[in-house]
Amino acid sequence: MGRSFACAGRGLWRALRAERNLRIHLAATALVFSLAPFYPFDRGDWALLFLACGLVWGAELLNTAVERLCDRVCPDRDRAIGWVKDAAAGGVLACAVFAAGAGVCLFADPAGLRALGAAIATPLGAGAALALLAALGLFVLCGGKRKDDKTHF
Ligand SMILES: Nc1ncnc2c1ncn2[C@@H]1O[C@H](COP(=O)(O)OP(=O)(O)OP(=O)(O)O)[C@@H](O)[C@H]1O
Repeated sequence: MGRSFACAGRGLWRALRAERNLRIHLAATALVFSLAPFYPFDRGDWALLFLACGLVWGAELLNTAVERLCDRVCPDRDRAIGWVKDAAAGGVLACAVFAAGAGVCLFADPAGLRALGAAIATPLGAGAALALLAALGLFVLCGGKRKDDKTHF
């Protein structure tokens, strides 16, 4: 059991280091959960947030695995491989679009928008928002493995 978790954690870590798209999803998740406390969400809303983020994460990780497997078994251009990769990428897109739809429904709440606006209007709030955005941007752009890192394929 512990070993399975260790393998899964290692896979997650390697994928995060290798795939910028996954780091974008992590940054978006961090942003969503930083904004959420300003909204009057009930338990169902929180559950929806967790589900939507988990759905996109799961789809992106499976897409990454499919891409790596395809590249391993067939390094050359191949019609069938292209089809498989396109379908996997389409799966991520579908999950992301529907998760974004859920996000718009949740975050368009006027009371939450007012609370968020009031927080950002203070110097401390504006500074914290800018610092968060800068940290997430840095993580997405610079959090990947170096080109010469050969610890995984
Ligand atoms: N071996 C191949 N044979 C045919 N088409 C391919 C092949 N490799 C990639 N493609 C085409 O290029 C697209 C992008 O594939 P690639 O493996 O570069 O993914 P990617 O751009 O790294 O995707 P992501 O941004 O999700 O990581 C595929 O969806 C597919 O249409």
